[in-house]
Amino acid sequence: DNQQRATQLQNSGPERCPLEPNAIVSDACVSYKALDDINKELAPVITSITHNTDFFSYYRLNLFNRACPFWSDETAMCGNIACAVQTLENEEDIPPVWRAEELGKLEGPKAEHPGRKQQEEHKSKPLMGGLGENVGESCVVEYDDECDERDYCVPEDESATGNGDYVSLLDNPERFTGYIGASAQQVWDTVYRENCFSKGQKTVDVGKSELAAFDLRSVMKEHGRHQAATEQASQGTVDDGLEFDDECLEKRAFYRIVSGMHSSISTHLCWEHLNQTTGEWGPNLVCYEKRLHNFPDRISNLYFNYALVLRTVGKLRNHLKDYTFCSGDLDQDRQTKYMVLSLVDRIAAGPKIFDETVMFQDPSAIGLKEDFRNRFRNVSRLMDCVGCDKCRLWGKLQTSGYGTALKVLFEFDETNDALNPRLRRTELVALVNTLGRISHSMSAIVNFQKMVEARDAGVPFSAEQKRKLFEESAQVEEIFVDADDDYDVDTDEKPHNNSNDGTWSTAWNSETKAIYDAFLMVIRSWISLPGTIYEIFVIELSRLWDYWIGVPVRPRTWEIRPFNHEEL
Ligand SMILES: Cc1cc2nc3c(=O)[nH]c(=O)nc-3n(C[C@H](O)[C@H](O)[C@H](O)COP(=O)(O)OP(=O)(O)OC[C@H]3O[C@@H](n4cnc5c(N)ncnc54)[C@H](O)[C@@H]3O)c2cc1C
Repeated sequence: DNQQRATQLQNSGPERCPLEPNAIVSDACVSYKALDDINKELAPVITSITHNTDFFSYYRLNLFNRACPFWSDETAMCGNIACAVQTLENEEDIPPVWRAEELGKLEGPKAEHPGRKQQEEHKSKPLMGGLGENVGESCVVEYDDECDERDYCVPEDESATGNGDYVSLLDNPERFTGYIGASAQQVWDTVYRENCFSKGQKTVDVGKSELAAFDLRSVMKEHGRHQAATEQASQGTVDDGLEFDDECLEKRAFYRIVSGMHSSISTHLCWEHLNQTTGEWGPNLVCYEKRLHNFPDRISNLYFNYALVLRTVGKLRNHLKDYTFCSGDLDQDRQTKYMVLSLVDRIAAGPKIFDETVMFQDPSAIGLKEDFRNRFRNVSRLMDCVGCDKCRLWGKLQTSGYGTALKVLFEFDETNDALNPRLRRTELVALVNTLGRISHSMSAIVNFQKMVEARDAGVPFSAEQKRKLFEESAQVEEIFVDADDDYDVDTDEKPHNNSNDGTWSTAWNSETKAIYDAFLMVIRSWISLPGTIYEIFVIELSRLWDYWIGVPVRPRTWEIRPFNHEEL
């Protein structure tokens, strides 16, 4: 029975099937090893897209304006930061800057999206400024309420108070925040409740009008039973050692998507964990073993999601060829397009990894698809109940990313792009960043595996080795396209880098540009010097204060170092 199989799986040591490289990921058509190999090749391109382009590193969302639609304000008190903070052990011993409240705060500049009236006024001319730092808004002015019923996640226009803020994803990395306790537990429990498909019973899309009729608290009562059922259902054996109960593929896929997303979040908070003794960020092996290593099904679901999202991005090949990437900087837009097309081309050249055409084929599955979509919308609304800003940001982005993936997989015709619904910028940004999150999680799990193997072999990684691994994983390779390049984005012609063609004029241009950049850099650093000195003074004063009142002194966050070329 399930229980017995689950126990066997838990006890079968390092050979546990999902971590066996050549096993096939169930419900996908590819092995774990093949996905790891694909990820090794694609990860630098994906990271470069998400880290080096304005288009993909700023995200617009309604982070603060929406109330949690599922439980009352009173209950939501348990969903706010203060509640989670209380549950953190020895909170009082931790310097304020390390507390959950601080760790969960958003960083960096934010800018509001122009309202509809402004959008109308400026529809024909590009807007200037207002989008974080150095980000134009020429192409991001879009009508959010032009969503259609094919969407799998919540259209941003549901908010009565505008179209949200722009947030820098680079300034707010997904990592440990200390958000734990009743609030986080309640959100996850409710997410898994949405997986409770039952015959003849449909989930309503909890839109504004239906809210009153849909009382999730009554559903919550069944939570304990469901939790046991979903865990059992995910621990059995098929091709990769995981067998699911007699569920149809669609229902199983729903569970795997949310569980895989949960795994990715857990991986990030374990990989970039705060060592509260040293104040350093880095991998926490105990956290990984407790949340992932001992649950092969969770790792398998992450790989399943990689196959699904990668197939989605590959499916957008024709759509993206005609896509206009506008950040307000033409050179950067060309680079963005080049990188994105290079990614989709590589995916297309790879093996078939996921076959969405086998889903929702049965005539009886028409209702199931609607049910599936409504449940997914409810999961995305649940993200408004997350009581930590940073966690909500990444939770919303990823549910939107998976929602977009499902829309593209099940509503897009790859061969006739004219029939496809328009992909909004926020959808594309969410999709590609979600792929980036999964890809990064897979690389982190490979590294965690190395640590586990070394530890089991009696030669555990030293702190220095862990730090090195962590730093290497944070490096972003820049895939460069020269600004003067006459890359034709419309013909998808591969750009050539002029700085390497060896001509005298190119060398001259490149040297002149380097001198000009260096000059600007010096001037900028002179201008910012008084501010920098003041900042150092405040930091050192705070550290002195910590020392004086007897709490652990917070780490020094500034350094004097020689000039770095990349800063140009
Ligand atoms: C949307 C969202 C985003 C979050 N983002 C962050 C973040 O960025 N940083 C941060 O530090 N914390 C974040 N959190 C909190 C974090 O996910 C955990 O809830 C918290 O660390 C408490 O962990 P836990 O050990 O109690 O188990 P949880 O991770 O809360 O899991 C609850 C239960 O779900 C089951 N479960 C766990 N993982 C899986 C899985 N992969 N598949 C199926 N079932 C599973 C287990 O039964 C577990 O007991 C987020 C929470 C939510 C809801």
